Amino acid sequence: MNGEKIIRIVAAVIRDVQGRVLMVRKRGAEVWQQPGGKRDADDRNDLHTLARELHEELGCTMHEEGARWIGRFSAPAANEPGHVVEAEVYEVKADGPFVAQAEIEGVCWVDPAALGDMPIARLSRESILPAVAATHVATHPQD
Ligand SMILES: Nc1nc2c([nH]c(=O)n2[C@H]2C[C@H](O)[C@@H](COP(=O)(O)OP(=O)(O)OP(=O)(O)O)O2)c(=O)[nH]1
Repeated sequence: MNGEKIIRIVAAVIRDVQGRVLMVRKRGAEVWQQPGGKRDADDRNDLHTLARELHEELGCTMHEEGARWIGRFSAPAANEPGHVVEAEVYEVKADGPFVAQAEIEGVCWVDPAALGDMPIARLSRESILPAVAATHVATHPQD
């Protein structure tokens, strides 16, 4: 082992009808990343963590039904040098509006297949968004 500390989080992929993915930027951070965060001792499971974090960060209501586990990914942590982030990632549906609050300063939607040179955390740029870009987008709005 190389002595790096692991930060375990649960992260969300929320897509709009065009397949764009919601990203957030924390106060003081330069890069965009997925909404989500660390588990609390009181959380029942990953989806409970995610629903709590999404409500805190964006004021939205997540639906546990229909959540789809995308995978477990890791990368150097965006905001904590010397740490590795390990994320359980779920695609979920949530009712907006999505409004930046708490420690979140910005919200945007990105096309996972056309990121350009936007500053995006490595976990998202190298793992999560490529995995999402490879998946089919639902064509029925109510899917
Ligand atoms: N939430 C989230 N964190 C990420 C992503 N990519 C990435 O490198 N990280 C890093 C940023 C932080 O260094 C760490 C997660 O900490 P966090 O600050 O989001 O978690 P949290 O809200 O529960 O933390 P805290 O404020 O209670 O300390 O993982 C990502 O896509 N989503």
